Amino acid sequence: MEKLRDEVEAFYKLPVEEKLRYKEQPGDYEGYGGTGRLKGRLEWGDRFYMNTNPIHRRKPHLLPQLPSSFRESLEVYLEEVQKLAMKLMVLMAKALKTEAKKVEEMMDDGMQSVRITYYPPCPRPELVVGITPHSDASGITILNQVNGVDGLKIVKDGAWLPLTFLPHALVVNVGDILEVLSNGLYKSVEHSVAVNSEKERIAVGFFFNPRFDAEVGPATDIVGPENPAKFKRKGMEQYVKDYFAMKMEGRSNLEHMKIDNDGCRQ
Ligand SMILES: O=C(O)CCC(=O)C(=O)O
Ligand SMILES: [Fe+2]
Repeated sequence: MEKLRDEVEAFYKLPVEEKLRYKEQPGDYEGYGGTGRLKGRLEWGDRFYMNTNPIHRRKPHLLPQLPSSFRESLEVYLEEVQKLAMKLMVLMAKALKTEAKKVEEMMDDGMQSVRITYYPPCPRPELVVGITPHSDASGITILNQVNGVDGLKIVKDGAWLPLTFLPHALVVNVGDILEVLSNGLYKSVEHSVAVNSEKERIAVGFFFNPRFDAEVGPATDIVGPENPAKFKRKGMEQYVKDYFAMKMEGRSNLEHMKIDNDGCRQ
């Protein structure tokens, strides 16, 4: 984890021309991107988002072209964190009393991605956000606050709650897909990041998702007359496409999966 921190720090210190080799291309959502603007508040951070699995979906100009020591430490990290994510998903499936094997199959060699974000210090932090409030579209997300600077905040009981990470701890967020899978039992968490006026912050988020040929929907063995499905079913490929066509905003991205309250299924 220390190696990854050093590599990420070194990457963000590279001259901008170097980083622009990985620039987000128009119409693509992967690559190195700057700040966006939403509802008038500037997002204060440099981000690098890319798909890391399945391997054949890696964009040739992104991960394979990273400086080799960065790429190597990232690959080692990804290898470990995906094992951890699978263990956690299986435990969650058991807790949900759904067939753990099915969940394991659904997540095996699934879509995995990372977002590496560098939040520089901001002299007027109250005027900006680190990242627009959102929930992750993922099954689960494993967040690593690599340089130990806090900033993550979540919505709990309707109010924003700043989090303090224990040193070297990873934070696991429930994403929208786990909410859907659990038919609403686990809620995906709305979160955002506050930036610091003095310290830079670096975070690596790992998003663990089903396979592209899997179906996203409530686990079939937990829904029934007693527990009617609250969400639609959609192929993972379509789910991802629909997600990236939307703007990031709170938990609204989950709306497209909801079944209307009148009980009509689409
Ligand atoms: O910087 C963080 O801790 C969170 C970033 C985040 O929410 C994301 O990349 O989806
Ligand atoms: Fe997030």
